[in-house]
Amino acid sequence: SEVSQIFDFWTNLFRPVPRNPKEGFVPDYTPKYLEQFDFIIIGAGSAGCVLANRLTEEHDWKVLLLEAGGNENFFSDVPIFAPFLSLTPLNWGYNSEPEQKACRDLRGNVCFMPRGKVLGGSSVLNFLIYQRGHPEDYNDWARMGNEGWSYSEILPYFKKSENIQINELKNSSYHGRGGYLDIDYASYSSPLQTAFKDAGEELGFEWNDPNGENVIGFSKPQATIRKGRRCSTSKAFLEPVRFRQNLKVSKYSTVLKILIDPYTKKAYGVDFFKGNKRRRVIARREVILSAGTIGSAQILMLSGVGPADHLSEMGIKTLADLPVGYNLQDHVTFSGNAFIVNDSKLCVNDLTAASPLAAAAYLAGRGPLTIPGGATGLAFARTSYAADLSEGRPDMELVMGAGSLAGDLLGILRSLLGVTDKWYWKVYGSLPPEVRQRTFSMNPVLIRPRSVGRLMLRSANFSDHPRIHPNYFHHPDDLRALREGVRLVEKVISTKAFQRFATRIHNVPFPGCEHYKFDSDDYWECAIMQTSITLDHQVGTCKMGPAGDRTAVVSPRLLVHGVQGLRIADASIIPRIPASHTLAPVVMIAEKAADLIKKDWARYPFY
Ligand SMILES: Cc1cc2nc3c(=O)[nH]c(=O)nc-3n(C[C@H](O)[C@H](O)[C@H](O)COP(=O)(O)OP(=O)(O)OC[C@H]3O[C@@H](n4cnc5c(N)ncnc54)[C@H](O)[C@@H]3O)c2cc1C
Repeated sequence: SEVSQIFDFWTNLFRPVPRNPKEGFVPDYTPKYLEQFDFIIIGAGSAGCVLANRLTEEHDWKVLLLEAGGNENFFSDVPIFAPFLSLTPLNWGYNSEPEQKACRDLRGNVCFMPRGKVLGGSSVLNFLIYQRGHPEDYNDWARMGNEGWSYSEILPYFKKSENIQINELKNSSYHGRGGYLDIDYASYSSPLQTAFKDAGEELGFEWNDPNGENVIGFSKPQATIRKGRRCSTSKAFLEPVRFRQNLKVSKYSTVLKILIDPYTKKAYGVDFFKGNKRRRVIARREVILSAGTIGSAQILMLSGVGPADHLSEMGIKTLADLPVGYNLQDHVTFSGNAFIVNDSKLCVNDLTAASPLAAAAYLAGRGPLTIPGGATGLAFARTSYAADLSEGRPDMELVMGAGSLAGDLLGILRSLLGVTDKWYWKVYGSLPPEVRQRTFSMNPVLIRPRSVGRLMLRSANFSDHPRIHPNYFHHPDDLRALREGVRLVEKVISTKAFQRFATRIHNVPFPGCEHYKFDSDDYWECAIMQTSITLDHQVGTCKMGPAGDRTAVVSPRLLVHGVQGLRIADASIIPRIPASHTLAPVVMIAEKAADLIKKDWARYPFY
């Protein structure tokens, strides 16, 4: 713990003096052996920070929040640096098992799966995009038997968490004011944004608020940004309440297992590791698992809750036989292409981002460094594979990046994506560095995937990362739909709006796909399988479903089936991935979870 205190000191020093009095350094607390709490929350990530705030609104509830990581820092605050963070110890560093149809040309033939190991969790590593999905995504959840989760029932929770800063949306009935989470546009608008808007209109799409009435359309990304800096859930929900007497936060605390009584099947405590010591704490009311899609499934299985056959294979005694780890879903994107324009001022690549001018503008909350993860435009559309979805529901997203992989002179994007240097030089090496600086990207994202994966333990030892099989493109329609996404990008690029800048695709074929004719359907399918990467939206390993649903792990009240005193609230409970980025849904889930917990315990004030 001495080391962690020194680390705390340094990270605090490098953070600018908070301009908002609600922000500030979260003190670390080390619980005593067998210390009792009403609630123990595992994981101070996107969901965990929301829960810690909402549960400690009840003054007589004593809450412990356990987090394996430490603090955010100066760099994690800078929106455009998001890709760089996955290369730091703020990332758990998970990899998939080698995939058959994806990530073929990446390092070791595996897909990187970054996850936040820090207060705020993946909301600190993510690309800041705030997107909720289509109302029917949630009505689907309700139709699967999840009472209370239809769109009209969850919209109030999206709004409750939100503090919308975008003027034209402040009076929208879809947005909330006065919540903890600031949502804003980056104050910087890339000149390409106008072309993107015009291109959308040329193709018959409206420029809209995709979190409002219609999802389909073109838009500027809404983002978790506060005055040009990242607004993680830690900054939004945890820091303002860090001095509440009934909240204790234990950092650098890695949970090993949840203690469950084998006879009563009641969760009563947690074992964790901190400062080289194994420690134990006791929960009087509930243990709440918010360790994310990978962490929650792993901890649950290590605690004896999971598929009996798999647990016995790992030498773990089964306390509840549940399908933990199945139903893994994710969004995959094709990010290898680069588009060349005739003016470098249109794009933001390494050299622009690293300039002193950009740094100076950032300190005033402005400039290109405030672009969320480099994304400057979003579009939601339908491919011919969306025929089974009702009108207005998209199955394809386009994310326009202010820069591209070609412009990655420093190698940061390459490292994030896992693209090898050999691949990079073969594809982009023929372009002079000056041309590489005037490139941008437009990546199609498969937002209604049909393929489903599975997460399994590697061993009964917590420090062994789980085996993750995302199974991207296992369903053949997924590959075809993403190929249509590439065609949609081509249409956007061919509009007058983009042709004003003589926009053209860089047409050196990807290694391994040279034998196909460039731009043929076969070529794109090959290229997609070579360099497709995850958008890091993994969900679903502890699926929510009613009693009697044999594929479900938690009930619609988020209680683990067959176990008492154990709830899960994070991305892992999502039964079907929404057609959107996943942070906003996770914050909504945590807001609703806190209300469910308050309602359930209102009947037992003295437990
Ligand atoms: C690189 C990246 C880019 C992304 N971009 C976007 C985006 O632009 N927009 C968007 O909406 N979504 C994005 N996402 C996805 C989104 O951020 C996640 O879906 C969401 O944050 C998940 O929230 P969670 O609470 O389920 O898990 P997390 O936020 O990951 O929280 C889990 C927490 O539990 C802790 N934990 C895990 N295991 C243990 C243990 N054993 N002991 C103690 N603590 C533990 C972790 O350290 C972490 O803090 C991105 C994600 C990544 C990684």
